[in-house]
Amino acid sequence: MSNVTAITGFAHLHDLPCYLLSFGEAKVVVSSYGAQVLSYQPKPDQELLWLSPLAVWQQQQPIRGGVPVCWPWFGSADSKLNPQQQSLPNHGLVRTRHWTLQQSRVTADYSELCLSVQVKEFPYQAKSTPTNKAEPTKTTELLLSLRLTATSLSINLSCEQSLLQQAALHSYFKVDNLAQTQVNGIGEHYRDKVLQNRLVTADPDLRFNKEIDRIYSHAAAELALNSALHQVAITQQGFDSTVVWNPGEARSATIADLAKDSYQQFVCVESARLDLSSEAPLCLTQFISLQQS
Ligand SMILES: O=P(O)(O)OC[C@H]1O[C@H](O)[C@H](O)[C@@H](O)[C@@H]1O
Repeated sequence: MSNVTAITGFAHLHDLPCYLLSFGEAKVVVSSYGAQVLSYQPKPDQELLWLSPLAVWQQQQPIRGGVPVCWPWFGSADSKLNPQQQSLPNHGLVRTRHWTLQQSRVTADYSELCLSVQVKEFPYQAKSTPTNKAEPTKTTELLLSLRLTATSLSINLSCEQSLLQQAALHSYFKVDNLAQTQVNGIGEHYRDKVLQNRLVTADPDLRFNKEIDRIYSHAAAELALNSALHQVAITQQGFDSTVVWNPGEARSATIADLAKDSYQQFVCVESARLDLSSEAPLCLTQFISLQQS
């Protein structure tokens, strides 16, 4: 039996083209729109990810929830990536693109699949003109590979091309009671986006009692997300920053695809590469595994 099935629709997104990846009892659903993982259940009825009941798709609207792929920039594009100050979408170009299934396989230890997208229209790549000898804009391939074992999911985003690029795996984790939720071991120093990027030092165990939008540039590779619902281990590779986001009540009310109390049901722990000082190829991974429920 194949370990990958093409399905149409997930949750209330009835017409969304998706793939179901399975390994034993473990299941993952990934949308081909945005290559966005929408659901990860290591066991039946044990959902680790959160999808907004008000999420929509199509018409350049990214899906709110799951694991959005941010690339080749994170947030609003840095001026290095947007030299002409164009109006560009938040979090890059690929959340609203249709990706293609490139390969899948199953072994005794895991199932995996790989989706790809080709991107040409970078706002910051030189185009050749009669006076400018730069190479014509090349097509760049971005790959998202998922490997599902009996106990973990690994999500890998890669681009072999040397290129100025930022990236993030912007995971929305499902939690039960925000007041009892913590991210442990993340580190003490962060830039606070709520306080105009001020550098802040705080308790290494992060709690959620207000709007949180933080960039930890020296985060540990191994984090623990503890909530009343479960304990999840998050391990990161190829990252230089970890972003933690929860909009809190007031900010949440300004976001159309979040219901009134939705902010109480998720926290985002995002493995990111944000440094723009090198053009190294990209290989960014987030491993997710349920420790206890
Ligand atoms: O609304 P989105 O474009 O999906 O962005 C949602 C959030 O993503 C990240 O966590 C950023 O740090 C936040 O500043 C942003 O609000």
